[in-house]
Amino acid sequence: MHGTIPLVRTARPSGRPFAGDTLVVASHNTGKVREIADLLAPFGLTRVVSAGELGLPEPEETGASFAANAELKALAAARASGHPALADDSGLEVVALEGAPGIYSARWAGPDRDFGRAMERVRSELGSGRDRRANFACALSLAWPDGHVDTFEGRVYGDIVWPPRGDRGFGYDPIFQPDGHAVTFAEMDPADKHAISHRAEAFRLLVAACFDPATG
Ligand SMILES: O=P(O)(O)OP(=O)(O)OP(=O)(O)OC[C@H]1O[C@@H](n2cnc3c(O)ncnc32)[C@H](O)[C@@H]1O
Ligand SMILES: [Mg+2]
Repeated sequence: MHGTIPLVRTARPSGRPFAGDTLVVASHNTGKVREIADLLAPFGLTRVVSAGELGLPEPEETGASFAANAELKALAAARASGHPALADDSGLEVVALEGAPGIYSARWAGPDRDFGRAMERVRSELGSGRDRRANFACALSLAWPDGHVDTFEGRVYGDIVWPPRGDRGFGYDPIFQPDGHAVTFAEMDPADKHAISHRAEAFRLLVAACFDPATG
């Protein structure tokens, strides 16, 4: 197994490990790609490349759930590249907004990905309402060029705060304060975010199911 990606296919009868050398991270969001690279780092993958680096197109996110969108992004990248591909679909769900922006979290930032504007929209739609509860959700899908795909989900719960605080992280991190913490995700050390985040939880489930314990 040395020098190969320690991935195994969960639903494949043989459970044979993947013997190629490349895993594609099927995302065009640099903040996400950085976090996924951090999470993958301990697993000694030979080559991890992002969909952006490979010049792969960004598929339209036509799914009605995080899982459906993660699957379509992972499958598109696996089929186009010929390598296994890991996609992430994620977002912020605000209780008083009935789960919005949810799967529309990126779209609330507009075509120029202006998260100042997206966070301002969360604030204005919440108004003076007292229920500030929210969670981030993440679906991670690992797809193979032949169309096999496995999906795992994670969530982290907390509150919306205003004004935004911190300049680390990405997206909605400056207005999300996880339960049990006095700082927002954008004020946290990345390692502390990885200890509790929606993405890290989905990743733990992925590792348990899809990584070969002999090499993980
Ligand atoms: O689809 P890809 O190419 O991966 O990139 P994207 O930015 O469009 O990603 P999504 O479609 O999954 O949209 C999710 C949005 O939710 C937000 N989001 C997800 N995870 C987040 C996190 O850990 N911290 C802050 N915001 C997050 C972020 O703004 C993302 O743009
Ligand atoms: Mg997207």
